[in-house]
Amino acid sequence: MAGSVTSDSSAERVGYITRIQSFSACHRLHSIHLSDEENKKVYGKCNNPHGHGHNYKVEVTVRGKIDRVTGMVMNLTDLKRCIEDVIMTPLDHKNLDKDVPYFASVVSTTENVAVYIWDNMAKALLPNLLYEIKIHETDKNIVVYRGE
Ligand SMILES: Nc1nc2c(c(=O)[nH]1)N=C([C@H](O)[C@H](O)COP(=O)(O)OP(=O)(O)OP(=O)(O)O)CN2
Ligand SMILES: [Zn+2]
Repeated sequence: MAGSVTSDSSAERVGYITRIQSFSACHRLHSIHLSDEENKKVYGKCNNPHGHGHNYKVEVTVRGKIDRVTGMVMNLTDLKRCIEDVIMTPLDHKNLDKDVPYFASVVSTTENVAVYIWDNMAKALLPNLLYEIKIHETDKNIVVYRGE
């Protein structure tokens, strides 16, 4: 019929769902692989010994089949719980470099914060569900990591 919309009811549909979480933390950009002088040169004001803080905003996106029965890729309530465990408990109101053992030897750039969150979120979710971690470090600085 002209103008009608047909759909293959047997086709699998894939959806992307995102939950946004904010957290606050302080850090200092300082690489143990560089001298103090090199650190100052590379990181500038962000190498200030007393650190500085950010209100980070993290977007966690999962990708998967939209289950025919539940209508969900995954239950957002479960995603919320994973985010609490992986992001809020270890990172919120923390000094990333001093409170999070991972960053004792890994410089706490937003790229590396994204990798940290990806690795731990991937362990907390079902296999192959995690699609993307996007972090807004400031309104102007945004990092995307997709596990590559
Ligand atoms: N590749 C990266 N470069 C930089 C990172 C990073 O994580 N990855 N981080 C910083 C600093 O930690 C800091 O976040 C930069 O802050 P700032 O320059 O103040 O941020 P804005 O650009 O948004 O501020 P404006 O001064 O208003 O432009 C540096 N580099
Ligand atoms: Zn910073």
